[in-house]
Amino acid sequence: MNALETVGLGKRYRQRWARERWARERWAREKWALRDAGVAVPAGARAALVGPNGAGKSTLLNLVSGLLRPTSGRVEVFGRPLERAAVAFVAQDKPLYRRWSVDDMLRFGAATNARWDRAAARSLLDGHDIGPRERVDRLSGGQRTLLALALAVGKRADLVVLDEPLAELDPLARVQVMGVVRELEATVLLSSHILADLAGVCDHLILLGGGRVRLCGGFAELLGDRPATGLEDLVLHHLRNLPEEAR
Ligand SMILES: Nc1ncnc2c1ncn2[C@@H]1O[C@H](COP(=O)(O)OP(=O)(O)OP(=O)(O)O)[C@@H](O)[C@H]1O
Repeated sequence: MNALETVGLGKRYRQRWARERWARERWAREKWALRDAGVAVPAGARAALVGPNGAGKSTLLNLVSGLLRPTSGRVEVFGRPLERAAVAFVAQDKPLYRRWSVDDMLRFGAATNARWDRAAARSLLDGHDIGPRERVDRLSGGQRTLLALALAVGKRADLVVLDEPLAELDPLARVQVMGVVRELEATVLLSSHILADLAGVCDHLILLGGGRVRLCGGFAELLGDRPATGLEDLVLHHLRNLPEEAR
């Protein structure tokens, strides 16, 4: 069964612009950030979402998390129309309350999620020596990512969506975060530009370019008769072959 399936999914943004900041006259133009996207992620997969800057990765992740409304198409999670409670989304800027303690964040998780599992969230944090009284603004970037992941684990979502969880993390923190991602019970979809860190953990690939899905499938299937070719080579090969306007 597929944990995630999108059919003809598209998002068009309306962008306002003016030639000068103080100009009275403003124009609006519309831009398709994602067009006719059909992706399928099997239950239990660790799916890597990759593509050049501006390819539409964050837009796709926001759509499958229910934070953005599609302009066209639909999203299904485990064969049912998308429900926000089924998906845990860890956004790029890890929206945590900086002046709160770790325990305050867990209490917030309990208050806002019907299926909250405090023990699971706490166990992830204990495993990385993140104490309940530590203040969010005193945590390192890696610890903040782990706290955001603990909140996703506590939510007991069936699908965990992570937008660039490795950005700005040092190599050790990246290994820790990917170790947690590997062990998550949920299906995972994560975007990243750091291909080497995805290779050992992910088993599924979605490649976007210019707002279109260019590749989607399991590694084994995509590598076909060239199993020695790694994820990085596969992605780089396809990025080099993207049409000029999609790079
Ligand atoms: N709120 C918005 N309003 C207007 N245009 C937007 C908005 N958000 C994104 N876009 C545009 O949609 C396109 C896709 O953006 P998106 O952030 O999804 O790409 P991305 O692949 O996540 O990029 P990056 O790797 O740089 O984070 C870009 O051209 C961007 O400028």
